Formats: sequence, structure tokens, C-alpha cells
Amino acid sequence: MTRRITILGATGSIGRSTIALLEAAPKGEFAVEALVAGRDAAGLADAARRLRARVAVLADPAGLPALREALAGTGIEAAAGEAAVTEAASRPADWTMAAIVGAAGLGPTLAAIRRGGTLALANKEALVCAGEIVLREIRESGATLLPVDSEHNAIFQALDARDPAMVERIVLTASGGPFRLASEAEMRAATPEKALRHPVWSMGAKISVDSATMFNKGLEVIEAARLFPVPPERIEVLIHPQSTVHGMVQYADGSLLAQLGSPDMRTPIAHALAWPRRMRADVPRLDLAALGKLEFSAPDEARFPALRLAREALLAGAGVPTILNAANEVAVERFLARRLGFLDIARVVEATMERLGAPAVPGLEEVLALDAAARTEAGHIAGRLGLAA
Ligand SMILES: NC(=O)C1=CN([C@@H]2O[C@H](COP(=O)(O)OP(=O)(O)OC[C@H]3O[C@@H](n4cnc5c(N)ncnc54)[C@H](OP(=O)(O)O)[C@@H]3O)[C@@H](O)[C@H]2O)C=CC1
Ligand SMILES: CC(=O)[C@@H](O)[C@H](O)COP(=O)(O)O
Ligand SMILES: [Mn+2]
Repeated sequence: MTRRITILGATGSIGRSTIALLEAAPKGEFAVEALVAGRDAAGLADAARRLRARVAVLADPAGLPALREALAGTGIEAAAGEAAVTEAASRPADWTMAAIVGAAGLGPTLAAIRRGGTLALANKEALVCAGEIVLREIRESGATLLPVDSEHNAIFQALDARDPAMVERIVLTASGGPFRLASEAEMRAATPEKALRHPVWSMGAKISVDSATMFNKGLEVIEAARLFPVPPERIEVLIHPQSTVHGMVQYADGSLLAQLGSPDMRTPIAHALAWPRRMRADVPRLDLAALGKLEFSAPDEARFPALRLAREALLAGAGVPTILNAANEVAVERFLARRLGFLDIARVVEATMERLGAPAVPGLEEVLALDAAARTEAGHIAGRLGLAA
């Protein structure tokens, strides 16, 4: 039976990998309902034409004329703006890829959850800034949540949920990013170009900078705590520069189960697309003999304070992860605009966390208000630390 697919963040790195899998699948297996992007009208129109989507929606209304023009004569609906994004995410579909970057993905992701079906989640920031709300909405709608983030997808594959008490720890691997071996002076002088040069993965700008600061791994520790029945102290991070082992689960009988694969997001996306079955994905197969050796080491929390800050946020609970995520988004944006130094990213996050404390966030309204307040505060702090625009 044909399954209806919606992609939130269709023009991005994860969106494009998802589209590549859909295009390679046997005809008639999938049909595309909605494609959503931010402002890339040309990229969205191209994807919508290739996949014969029913509707293509941009968050930015300024792009609507260009989108309409590019889709003229195709019969594909074009729309733009926040309400249109929500409407597209709410349309009936069996499977949704949630891959909008940042907390901007929260609203559309929640709309897809409320409509039901399967939610393949790449947008880790949604789970960090509003974890309890996302999980509550999943429970209430009966939607199925499948983790796409490579480490969490690996752990999901290795986790035997039948006996959670027998899980001793879960391990998230980290490449260490472009500054794994850099001195503090090199990190202080890091440019956006250097930070964006990830040693292994090809990804969007924001997550690439997060990998360089290791906020990506910090966000992933919080993401893992939301997804898996494992307490924070049993969620470990292990530096693994080859990014070949993506995640591991240690059991009480001494077994350590790992998922390995080439560093290619089509594998975890294919896993989520076919789950509970499997499908073919044309990714490079691992050649372990050619690889020769796999390295592992403990992370350096002194050079990468992001890991400590994320653990503090996770343990503090309440709105602290929301604050950490929002402040990091602001700081990354300023760093990419060359208005903030690389090492200042963590300073902005830490100072924003200190300023705002741990307010309760019982509902979505409170989360959104705190997210906005943290952005304002982080902007002030970054302004004091950073360079003039
Ligand atoms: N890339 C990867 O390998 C991995 C990514 N992830 C996570 O997946 C998410 C996406 O990452 P990635 O694909 O790399 O990011 P990209 O920057 O490549 O893509 C982001 C996507 O989000 C869209 N977008 C941005 N802002 C909005 C908005 N306000 N409303 C609607 N759409 C918007 C962009 O549209 P436009 O192009 O028009 O701006 C684009 O389609 C992130 O949360 C990331 O952490 C997780 C694991 C791996
Ligand atoms: C592909 C993926 O899941 C990314 O989150 C990746 O893990 C980033 O690399 P780092 O391990 O350097 O953060
Ligand atoms: Mn990851």
C-alpha cells in the first residue's frame, strides 16, 4: 500500500537525504503529501516537482511569489507563512520527517504529532526545548516516535526494551568535530569556515557548528534522556573520530551491543522509513578491513564546556534545557555572522543559564515565552562579549 509522506525541512541536508531515498524506492511505495522549507523557494519547488508533492510550503511569506511561479502549471499547491506550515504539517500523512533546524521546528513538529502517524525525528532541538510536551503529545495522539539522529537511531536499534532494568548504560559516540585536537589558541581564533569543516559528516551549518563546540553532543545527551528509559548518569559520551560506531547499549550480562555503518544519514532515515521492516539504501558499505582500526577516548570537558553545561541543564530540569538551546541558537547565529568568537558561544550559553535560573515550563505557552526571553538575554550577553555588527 502506498504510504503518504510529509517532509518538514525538505530543502536541508536531512530533507535531501530523505528525498534521495524516496526517489530510489520502487514506484508506488511512497506518495508525497507536503514539503515544507524556510525560504529556499527554488530548492523547494524543485523537490516538489520531482516528487509530485501535493503541496509545497515556505515559512517565509516573501518567497511565495517565486514559489508560485516555479510551480505554475504543475497542479502543486503553493503556500507560505506560519499558518500554512501548520496546515501542511497537519494534513493526513502516514510518515513525517521532522527536520526543520532549531526550535523553529517545534510548532510544525507538534502539529504533525497531533495528526498522528509516524514521526521520524531529526529536529533534536524540539525535544531539548520542549521534551515533556513533545512526549505528552506523542502519548495523547498515539503517534509513533522514531529517532533519526544517528546515535539515537543506533541505540534504538540496539536497545532491547523488554527488560529496561538490564540496561546498564547507553553510549553516544562523538566525532570530536574539527577542533578535536586543536589548542585553546586555535579554538579562540576559529573562523566559521573552519568550524563548518566537519571531519566526517556533511550537514547543515547550525549542527556543524554545534559539532565543533560539542553542543551537538550536549543536546544529544538531553535528547537521549528524553527518548530512552535510562537515567542521565548512565548516558555516556565517547569520542570516536571515525564515526563508524554510532551508538551502543551496555547490558547487565556484559554484552555491549553497537550499531555500525558508514557515516551517511540515509541509513538511519531508511531505518525509520521502513520500520519495523527494513529497506534497501544505496549507501557505501563499511569495509572494516580497509578501515583497519577504530579509536575511542574520553571527551575533554575542559576544552568543550558544552558537555558540562548540557548535563547541568538536564539535571536542573524545568526550563533550563529550553534556555540552553535558545542561547546556543543565538550564539551560533552570531558566530556565523562573525559577531562572536568561537569560545564565546559556550560563554553566552553559560551566562544566559546563570541569569535566567530554572523557571517552570508547565505548558507550551511557557516554553515559547522562555525561549523568547532566553534569546533576548543571550543577545544582550553576546552583544557585550562580541564584535559590533
Ligand atoms: N544533517 C544531519 O546529518 C543531521 C541533522 N540533524 C538535525 O536535523 C535538523 C536539520 O538539520 P540539517 O538538515 O542539517 O539542517 P539544514 O540547515 O541543512 O536544513 C534545515 C531545514 O530547515 C528549514 N527551515 C529553517 N528554518 C525554518 C522555519 N522557520 N520554518 C520551516 N523550515 C525551516 C530549511 O529551509 P531553507 O532551506 O528554506 O532555509 C531547511 O529545509 C537539525 O535539527 C539537526 O540538528 C540530526 C542528525 C544529523
Ligand atoms: C550525523 C549525526 O547524527 C550528527 O549529529 C553527528 O553525530 C554530528 O557529529 P558529532 O559526533 O561531531 O557531533
Ligand atoms: Mn547525531
